[in-house]
Amino acid sequence: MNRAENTSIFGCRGIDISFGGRPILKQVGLHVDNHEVLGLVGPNGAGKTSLFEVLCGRYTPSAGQVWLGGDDVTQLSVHDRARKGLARTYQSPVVPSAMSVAEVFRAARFAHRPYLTRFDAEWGCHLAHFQVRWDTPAGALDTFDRRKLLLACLLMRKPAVLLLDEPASGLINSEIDELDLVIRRLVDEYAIGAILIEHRLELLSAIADRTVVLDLGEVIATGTPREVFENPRVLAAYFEEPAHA
Ligand SMILES: Nc1ncnc2c1ncn2[C@@H]1O[C@H](COP(=O)(O)OP(=O)(O)OP(=O)(O)O)[C@@H](O)[C@H]1O
Repeated sequence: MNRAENTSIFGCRGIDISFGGRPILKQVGLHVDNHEVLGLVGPNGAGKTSLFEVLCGRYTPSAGQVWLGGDDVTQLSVHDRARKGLARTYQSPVVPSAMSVAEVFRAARFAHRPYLTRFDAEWGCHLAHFQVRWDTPAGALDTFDRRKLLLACLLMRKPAVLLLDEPASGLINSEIDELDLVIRRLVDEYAIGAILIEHRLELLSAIADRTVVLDLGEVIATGTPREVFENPRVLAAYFEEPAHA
């Protein structure tokens, strides 16, 4: 473990994964600290979501390690990683449409051991800025409130690390600004580490402390958003046609 890995709360190193013999991630490593937002960017098909699947335990890498809070969690299931403080959101905010908000919170509370209280759910709402009446059908919520509801369900578990897969997708600018505030506050005040996938470089400068750029399954740059956006390799990955096109 190098020094940065040693002090970080969560990360991975040397991750390889292939599908149908095709390498999708090649020796990928990253880490995030408490109080830090790490942006994970890259063009379509770069491997960002596949990396999240490895980090949360849904995909098993053929090589490499994932650690959380100093422990090697590479062999742990999704549930065991969640129990140790890893929380993940998905690109599409899918909610159980037939349930009311109150029923969603109830299900989320009783899915946790020990059971969470109504106070925990209210705390999650507070942190996620979710201000909708609890008798509202979840299916009637707009995209932003769906995202906030799902985030509130995660936050009531008091996670140590958040993996957010394109949280700004489908939101208008004012909603993205509010979401950035929510994430920033969680990271600054509650010592959470967050890794956030976003393929729009410009959105990351507002929120990310540090950025990792993936292209064709490899890390091609790391640094502040400004540093990576000026990196010729990153510009080429985003704006140049592939040589075989
Ligand atoms: N389960 C799978 N089986 C086969 N190929 C897969 C699977 N999941 C992902 N891939 C392939 O892996 C590559 C990386 O996909 P991935 O979704 O991780 O990229 P991404 O950076 O998240 O892309 P996007 O920004 O478009 O969501 C793509 O070529 C994709 O087709």
